[in-house]
Amino acid sequence: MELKLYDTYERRPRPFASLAPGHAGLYACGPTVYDYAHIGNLRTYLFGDLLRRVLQLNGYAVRHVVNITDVGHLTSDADAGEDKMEKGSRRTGRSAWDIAAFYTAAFQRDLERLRILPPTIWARATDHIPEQIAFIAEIERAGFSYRTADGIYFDTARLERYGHLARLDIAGLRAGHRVELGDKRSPTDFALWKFSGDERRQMEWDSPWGRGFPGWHIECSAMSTRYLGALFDIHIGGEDHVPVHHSNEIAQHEACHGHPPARYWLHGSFLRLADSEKMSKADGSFIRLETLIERGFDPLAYRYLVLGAHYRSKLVFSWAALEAAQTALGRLRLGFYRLPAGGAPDPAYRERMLAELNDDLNTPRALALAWELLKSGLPGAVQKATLAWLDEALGLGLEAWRPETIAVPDAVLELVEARQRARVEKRWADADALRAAIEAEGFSVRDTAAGPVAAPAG
Ligand SMILES: Nc1ncnc2c1ncn2[C@@H]1O[C@H](COP(=O)(O)OP(=O)(O)OP(=O)(O)O)[C@@H](O)[C@H]1O
Ligand SMILES: [Zn+2]
Repeated sequence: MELKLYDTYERRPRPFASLAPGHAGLYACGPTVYDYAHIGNLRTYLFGDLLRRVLQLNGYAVRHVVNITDVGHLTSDADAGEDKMEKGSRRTGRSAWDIAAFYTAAFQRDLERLRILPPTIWARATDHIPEQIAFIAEIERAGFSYRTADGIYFDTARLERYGHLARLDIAGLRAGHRVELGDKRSPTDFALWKFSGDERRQMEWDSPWGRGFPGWHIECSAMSTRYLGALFDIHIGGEDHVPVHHSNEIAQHEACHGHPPARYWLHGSFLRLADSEKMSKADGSFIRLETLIERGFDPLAYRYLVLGAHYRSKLVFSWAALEAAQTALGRLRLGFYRLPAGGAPDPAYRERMLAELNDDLNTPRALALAWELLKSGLPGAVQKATLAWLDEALGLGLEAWRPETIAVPDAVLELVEARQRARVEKRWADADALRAAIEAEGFSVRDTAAGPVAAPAG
């Protein structure tokens, strides 16, 4: 069955065909590790994980590369402002190297809790400085760069198709540009290498152009080429990468190779908060996965919530929506758990589910089919096997889940029995005292039709 993916470059869904049969190369722009990831960032990595899983379900061996931006991402996309890492260092009082290691580990832990498969290769920008310098030197040799007082810049005017990915209106941008250009020739030109100058930086390197650090876009060009080759299958990221970061990656690549680095470009839509345009690390007020956990949510409830919206449609986060996702996930888990094992997937359902997933990763419709299947009347073992198969794409971990059984200590069970005897014998004062004793042990007792049930209080 044909896999169709919506390609931002061509603005249309296209049948996916890989360069090498049975193999798919996938590059995802990773986080800037100057702070924790917010759940918006995590939506983008859930989208990447879904794409990878669907490729795998279609029989592809996926080589999945994710970079870690630990240098060179400035607070402004216009090459002004300071390095986010140096800023993070000042905020925390720790070195830029320390916070890079700390927030990388925190990010990887978030991915694990969301059951996002680890990439084949993690590529850290600061581990690939020579590759970045070599890439810039190639751009320079091809005649696409110029030098200013503060760095080496890419000359976007040299490329006829600059900004094609974003359908940028270059003439309009140039005419309407009121902001100080500095020494840049055009507002769309961007830094390949920035000089340290008089600034004292924690992260800086020698280069043929002077001591400094790489611009943000060059790392992805250098590392994707190193690990996936000069032309690979799919490049992904959040929708904000279309007009600047990915447009610039493409420009760098075209200067050296005469074509974009990837054959398909996919972009995930942002998660938004009801009352704001976007969720940003930069403004300091954001919701982390940890925030959800502290409020009693299972991280996979967030995964379920994200799967309930198509990756290219807007998703507005609310606590009520997360609550509903947690309830639905709970029902799905329990439904799955109660089904008997030992069956094989139902071919008709499997085909319909794959058709939805292969239709540009339509998870809302695939989830709807999961619920339909549970009411289908098919043998339980067949339902279970079909859901387990689907879950390879959804990644909800249905097979690993077990209902929580909370052990009630014997001493508490004895108090519960004593209270029950007191109630049968209508010794109400004793029963009340025993209830207080149970509560003092940190448990509560509830009287049900099947008898009293003790559970941890709270
Ligand atoms: N609200 C959001 N929803 C979905 N994805 C997002 C959101 N914000 C950022 N992303 C994506 O998260 C990924 C990591 O982004 P990055 O670490 O550079 O942080 P950022 O949140 O964009 O930073 P900042 O808020 O400082 O601009 C990128 O692919 C980006 O497109
Ligand atoms: Zn990138």
